[in-house]
Amino acid sequence: MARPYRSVLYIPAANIRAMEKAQGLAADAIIFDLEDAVAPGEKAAAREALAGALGNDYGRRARILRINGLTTEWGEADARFAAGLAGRADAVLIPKVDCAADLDQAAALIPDTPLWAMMETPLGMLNAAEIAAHPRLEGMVMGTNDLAKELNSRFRADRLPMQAGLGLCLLAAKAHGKVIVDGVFNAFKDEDGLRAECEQGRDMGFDGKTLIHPAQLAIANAAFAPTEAEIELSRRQIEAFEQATAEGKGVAVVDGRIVENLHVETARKTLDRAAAIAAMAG
Ligand SMILES: CC(C)(COP(=O)(O)OP(=O)(O)OC[C@H]1O[C@@H](n2cnc3c(N)ncnc32)[C@H](O)[C@@H]1OP(=O)(O)O)[C@@H](O)C(=O)NCCC(=O)NCCSC(=O)C[C@H](O)C(=O)O
Ligand SMILES: [Mg+2]
Repeated sequence: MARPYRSVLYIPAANIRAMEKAQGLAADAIIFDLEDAVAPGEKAAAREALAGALGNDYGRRARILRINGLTTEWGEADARFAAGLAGRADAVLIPKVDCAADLDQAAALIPDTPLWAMMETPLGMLNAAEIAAHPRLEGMVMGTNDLAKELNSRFRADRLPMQAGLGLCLLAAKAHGKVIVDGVFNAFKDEDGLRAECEQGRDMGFDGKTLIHPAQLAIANAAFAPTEAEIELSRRQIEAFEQATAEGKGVAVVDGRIVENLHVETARKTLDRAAAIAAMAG
């Protein structure tokens, strides 16, 4: 992972104040939203506000632009806008992607910018593998609100009704080496609820979480970063394995557990992730 995606903050593109504020927020990435966070009558004004805001300095934060779906009345104008940004966005996020052909269509209209896909429809879940395999795709974002609406599922703290969809998308993203971030936690004043959902997402293997409010940033940043204990253990595992290898052994033992080359790969990834996070701060 070249950069971390622990915290991916949605900002309505019509909200000039929030887009300015984001230059100083501890988000790893920003999604400038032209879709659900912008009222139908505000779409053109939001595009204009966003054109101005993309002149701001967002530092190392990834700038992701979410356009409206290409089947909507705003989609094509959004895509033309995205295609004209000349490097001022790092990726364009396509909502409600059902299949790889949806990405072909977006790729033809937006030739030079990496694409990300919102994974939030039942067909998208079933076609996650072909979506993740798309050559222009760099990342996937779970859209758990839309998915819950389509499934007619109920909110549960353990997200049991979401597990099949989350799992399919995770498998697809990991199989094709793509970034994948978890869906939003709507109750933005409920810190304990957010922390629990972040921990669940981290345990499952998500790279980070999409967020809707700055108050959620610190919790996501902490949950998706390697802990000090994980970093320290990774260093000791690498050292012990190198020592074992030098002695002609294929296995080391650290804290009573075996360490093989696959564990060393995980340890190195942990250290790489910690370094990428440190680079964000520096
Ligand atoms: C939820 C909100 C409407 C709350 O806004 P507000 O009442 O203004 O909050 P506060 O007064 O607490 O704000 C405090 C300051 O923080 C700034 N702020 C607020 N939100 C953001 C933000 N997202 N990014 C940056 N800055 C933000 C305010 O401007 C205040 O600043 P200051 O003036 O200096 O005090 C609001 O948070 C909001 O609109 N959130 C984003 C909602 C959104 O983007 N929704 C769409 C994405 S979710 C989705 O679609 C998921 C997916 O598709 C699915 O299907 O699941
Ligand atoms: Mg959605």
